[in-house]
Amino acid sequence: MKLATIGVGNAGTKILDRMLEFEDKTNRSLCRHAMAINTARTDLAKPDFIPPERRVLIGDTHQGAKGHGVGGDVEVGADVAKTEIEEIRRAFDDVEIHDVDALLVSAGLGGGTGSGAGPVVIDELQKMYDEPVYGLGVLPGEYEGGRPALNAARSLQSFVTKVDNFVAFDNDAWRARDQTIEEGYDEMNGELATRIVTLLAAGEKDDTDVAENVMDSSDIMRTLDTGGISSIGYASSPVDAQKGLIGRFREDDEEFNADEATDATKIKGLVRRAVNSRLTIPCEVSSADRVLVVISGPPEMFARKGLESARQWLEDTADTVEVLAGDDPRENATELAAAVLLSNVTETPRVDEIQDQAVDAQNKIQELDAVREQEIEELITDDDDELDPVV
Ligand SMILES: Nc1nc2c(ncn2[C@@H]2O[C@H](COP(=O)(O)OP(=O)(O)OP(=O)(O)O)[C@@H](O)[C@H]2O)c(=O)[nH]1
Repeated sequence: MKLATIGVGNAGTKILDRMLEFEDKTNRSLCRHAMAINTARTDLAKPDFIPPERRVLIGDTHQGAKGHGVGGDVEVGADVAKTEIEEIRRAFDDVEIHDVDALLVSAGLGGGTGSGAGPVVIDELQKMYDEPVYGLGVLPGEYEGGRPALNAARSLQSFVTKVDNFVAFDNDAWRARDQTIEEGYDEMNGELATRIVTLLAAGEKDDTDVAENVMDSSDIMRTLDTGGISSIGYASSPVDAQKGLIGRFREDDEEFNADEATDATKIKGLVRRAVNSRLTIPCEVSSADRVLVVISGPPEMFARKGLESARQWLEDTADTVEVLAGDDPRENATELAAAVLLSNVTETPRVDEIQDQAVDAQNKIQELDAVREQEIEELITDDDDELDPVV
C-alpha cells in the first residue's frame, strides 16, 4: 500500500517517526507523505525522519497551549485544532492524493492533543478526500491513572466512529516492568512500527507482472473495510541465504520436526506463532470479522502450500471464511516475517477495562465537584451570616 501519514500529538509523532525509520532500514516505501501536528514546540523538534517542513505547530497563540502542549486537556486539544483548521487544511494541500491508497492518523489517546485534535484532523481528511482514513491509536496503561483512561474512553469512541478502521495498541499489554516508561515507549514504538509497516507495505509495488500469490493493496483495504477495532500479530525468523530459515519453531507445534520441516510447514508455523504472539491489542481471535496474512521475506522462501494451509488453519481458528493471504517479496531480506491483521475484533478486554476505569474516574470527578460546590455554598452562607448585621 501507499499511505499519507499524519502523527498527531507526541506519541502519534514518535510512532510515525519509527515507522519511517523501519521503512528506511528495510527499503520499503509505505509512507509517501509524512506529517506531524502537535501543540508542543519542543516535541516537534525531536523526530529524526519526518521532514522539518512537514511539522505543523498548532495552538502557539492559544491560551490553553502556548506552544507547550495542552496538559492532557482533550477539550483544549480539540479547540486548538478547530481554531487552526485553516492552517491544518493548508498543510494537507501538499498531499499528493493520487499517489496514495489511503491516509493513516496515529495518536496516543491518553493525552490531550492526540485525543482532542486527532478526531478534528480525521474529520477534515474525511471531508477532503475520498480515500479511506485509518487510525492507529495507543491506549494508555492502567498505571497512568483515571484521567488518561477517561480521555481514551471518550476519544476511542470518536476515533472508531470517524475512521474506516482503527488499529489499536495497548500500552498495558506491552509494558515491561523492568524498564523506565521512556525506555518502554521506545521499544513499544519499534514493535508497533515493525508490525504496521510489514503489514501495510505489502503490495506497495503496482507491478502487473507479479507472481500469483503476491499481496495486493486492494486485499489489505478490503480486510480493513470492516470498520471497528483491529489488532496485529507478528512473528519472524532469521534467514540464512544458504540454509534457508534458521529460526526456532515452537516445539509444541504439531507440525514441528526439525529435520523434515519443509518450507511449507515452516510458513504455517510462522503464521501460528504470529497469531499466538502478543497482539497489538489482546483480543479473542475468533471475534475477528476478517483476517489478512502477509508473508514478507526473500521470495525463494515462499511456499504456496504453506500459505494455503496457514490460510485454512486461520479460517478454523478465527472462525471466518474471510481470510486473505499473500506474499510480500523482499529481495535480500534477512528475516521471513508473518504479519496477521485481525480486523474488527469485538472481544477486547482492555477496551472494556478502560471504559470501566473511565466511569470510575468520571464518578470521582463528579463527587469532587459536588463536594467543592457544597464547600462554596457553605462559604457563601457563612459570609452571608457575617454580613447580615452590617446590612
Ligand atoms: N506506545 C507509546 N505510548 C505513548 C508514548 N508517549 C506517550 N504515550 C501514550 O500516549 C498518551 C498521550 O501522550 P502524549 O502523546 O505525550 O500526549 P499528547 O497527545 O501530545 O497530548 P498533551 O501532552 O496533553 O498535549 C499517554 O497517556 C501514553 O499513554 C510513546 O512513545 N509510545
